[in-house]
Amino acid sequence: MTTPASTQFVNVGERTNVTGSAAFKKLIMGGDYVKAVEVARQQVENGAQVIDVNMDEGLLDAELAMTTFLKLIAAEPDIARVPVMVDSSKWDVIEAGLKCVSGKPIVNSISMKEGEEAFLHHARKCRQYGAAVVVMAFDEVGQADTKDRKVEICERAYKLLVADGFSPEDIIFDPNIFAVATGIEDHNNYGVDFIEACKEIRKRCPHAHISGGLSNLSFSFRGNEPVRKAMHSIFLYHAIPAGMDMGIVNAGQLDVYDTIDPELREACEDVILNRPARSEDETPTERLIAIAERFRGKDAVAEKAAEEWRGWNVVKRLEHALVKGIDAYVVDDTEECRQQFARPIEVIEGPLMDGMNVVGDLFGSGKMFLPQVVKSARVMKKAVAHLLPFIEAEKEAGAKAKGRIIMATVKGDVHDIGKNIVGVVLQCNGYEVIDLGVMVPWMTILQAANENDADMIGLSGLITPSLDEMVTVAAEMQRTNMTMPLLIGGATTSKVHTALRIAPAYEGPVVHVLDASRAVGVASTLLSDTQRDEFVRKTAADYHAVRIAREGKGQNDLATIDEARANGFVADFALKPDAPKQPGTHVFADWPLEDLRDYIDWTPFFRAWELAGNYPAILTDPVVGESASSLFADAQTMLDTIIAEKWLTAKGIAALWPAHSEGDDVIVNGDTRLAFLRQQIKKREGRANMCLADFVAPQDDWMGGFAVGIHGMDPHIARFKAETDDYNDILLKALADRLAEAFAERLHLHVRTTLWGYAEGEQLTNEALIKEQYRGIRPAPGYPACPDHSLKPILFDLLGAQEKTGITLTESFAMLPTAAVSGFYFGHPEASYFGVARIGPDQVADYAARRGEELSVTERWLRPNLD
Ligand SMILES: C[S@@+](CC[C@H](N)C(=O)[O-])C[C@H]1O[C@@H](n2cnc3c(N)ncnc32)[C@H](O)[C@@H]1O
Repeated sequence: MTTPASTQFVNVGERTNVTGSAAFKKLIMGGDYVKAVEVARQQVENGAQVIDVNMDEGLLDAELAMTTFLKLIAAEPDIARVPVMVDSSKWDVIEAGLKCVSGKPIVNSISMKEGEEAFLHHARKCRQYGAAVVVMAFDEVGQADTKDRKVEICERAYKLLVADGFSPEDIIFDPNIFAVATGIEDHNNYGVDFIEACKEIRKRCPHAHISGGLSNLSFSFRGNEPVRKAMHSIFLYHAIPAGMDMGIVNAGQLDVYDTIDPELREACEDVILNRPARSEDETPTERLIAIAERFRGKDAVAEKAAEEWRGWNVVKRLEHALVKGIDAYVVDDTEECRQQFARPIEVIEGPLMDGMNVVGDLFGSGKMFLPQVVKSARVMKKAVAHLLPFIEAEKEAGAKAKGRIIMATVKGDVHDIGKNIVGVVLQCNGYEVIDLGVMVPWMTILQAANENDADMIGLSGLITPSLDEMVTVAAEMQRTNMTMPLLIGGATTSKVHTALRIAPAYEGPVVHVLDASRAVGVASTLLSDTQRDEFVRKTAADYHAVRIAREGKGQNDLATIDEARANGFVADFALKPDAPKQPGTHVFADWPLEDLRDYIDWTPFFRAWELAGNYPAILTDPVVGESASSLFADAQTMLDTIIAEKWLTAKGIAALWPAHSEGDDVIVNGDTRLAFLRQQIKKREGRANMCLADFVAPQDDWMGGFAVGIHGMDPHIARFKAETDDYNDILLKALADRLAEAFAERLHLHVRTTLWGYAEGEQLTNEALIKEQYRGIRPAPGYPACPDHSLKPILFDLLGAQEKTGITLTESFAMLPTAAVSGFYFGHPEASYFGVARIGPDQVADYAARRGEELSVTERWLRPNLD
């Protein structure tokens, strides 16, 4: 046998799946069922013998979409001749789908992940509909990765099903195909594990079938279709004789084994079969990666699309690759260019810089957006990496940068998405960026600036304590008589804070940079002989005006703390929720990521990339739609892999404690005092001066706390860094942040409906959750209602968060891992989010006493509320 097509192998078409195909999803989201049916028809025409239909999309009524689509395809004789695989992670959707399928349906999938009882219950339902079932190799412990686990789980499921009367021919196992050649040693045997498991499952489970989704296998080579195609074909060549007889694979996308280039074939086979290295200095994965680039362009479709620009001269080709972010040929083109120029440095200073200037201009004029710029930077870095050894060999000095900028996230802070984006944008525009990373003490920043003869320093931070740390850096720059400009950026920074607190600490130029798109303008002006002085003078005058305006405001709009308390919020405690159904602490060691995916709020994801607009409308926005859609598609692909390969682990903890209020404090668990702050700004008649303690009754009440974190990012970030792949680095961090927020949302839902249980029948769409239409709140320390970050250690102690979820705090109370959320639960129906805003010295002294803290310490943490 040389080709899978000549066997009994059954191809399952995968294009009618909203989670796998962005095009199909767009049609369904847009209600264009006519075109969606055409996708199914094409699948069948292209040789699919079963079609998989999946409508699992958070913003879609999946049941309705599933039944609508299935009814439509049932009416098309040339589609209806192939069986349908009803695919969903939600049982209701599967059941609704089963009711609409006329021929023999297949259910994708059931598993023992929630134990045997639920498994058998679902299997029996499937049997009632005469459906065959895909059984995932997944049990109470998790997804099977090794051969032994795959075999053990499948055999156990088989025995249960057959004993229950299920016919073995109707059982299709999916023993999980995972990605190989990821660079992680533990993954090297995944291909072998699957193939060997097939043999054993066939022996132990007569008449059952074996299936698998192939696209995961070659995930490391995404974007390189020829190599992916070869890997899939070679994998099937080995897995089919071992017993795999079904697969989710694009039938038109398989090669005939014998016709695959022998060198590529051997390299793929070495990786898939985890064979020993052929030479000492290269593992099979490294070898495949090394040769993969050469095969990238050999795909017929890609070649056709490539034809035109590939025919241009090399300088234009480089520009095109930079503008379009295509890295496939950049090394070859850079090399060709190098041979045409007298010195390698000229390639950088000439064609590459010219190309990046085009990128910079397009970005500057709003015709190109950040995600594409970061992709362009990836191409540039690859080209430069190719040239560097030649430059060093000639002992040439590197390209003359426009300027050298030191960048750092300040001590105590761990967030760096924004800083990394700014760094990439500056590099794209010809600046040299020395990035010191996160949690950088002022001394290191000053030293690096002096030793590298930097032109300016850029500081970044996300949490409010970082504002103070920035003031420290400014003061130290002053003390050591530095004169270089200091740039300030990051989510909580502002022009006002920069003017009020940072600029007065340093006599050199201090400039607040609002977002990445302004960074280049500011840097170039500060380095321009002609524009610098004027700009510095104007900025200083501007900040001076801000200070004057503030002084005029004075303190007179504040009530005293006693007045504020007298005007506190009076909650109706007759409405307070009952005692929790499950009080105490609940630990979630590994919340399934596929469940969290449905709870993601995508709008902030686009904001992180400086794309303005709300999801999902942003995907079709006339200006940024194309950029947003492409970014979104990349995010979905990465999320698929994160989930399939278990890159990340969601660990969380929630607890519900007896509590009562004592003035502005809440006493939790009998002995822990949580001190909260009260609004002091004078209110209009009828508006209360709010404090979170107002939502807890003076006796017999409850409150809660939680912390969630997304662990496991570091090795992947390290890999992206090693590949100078800022795009995927930023993408992964942004996705981990999304998952952390989704987890906080999901856990809050679980608390409301189950653990506390005061909102048992709650039915809110994800949109409604995002709009906070639920009952009760989960304010987070460091946010407006409880701006004091230093409540976090008390919360963490109450929860046992560090021991049980591995989340730690820095000296500024930033959480590690960076993708983490923590907060309090208030269940009272009148509880709402508010902002404490500016407070007076009387409350600060009172609060310090309640906290048992030195006034100076309290003042430091509350600084943002004092200015
Ligand atoms: C930061 S957003 C996160 C949710 C958003 N859907 C997302 O995915 O990014 C909203 C959360 O911030 C916190 N928050 C918002 N406003 C707040 C306030 N005024 N006081 C305290 N916490 C607040 C709450 O924990 C709230 O659930």
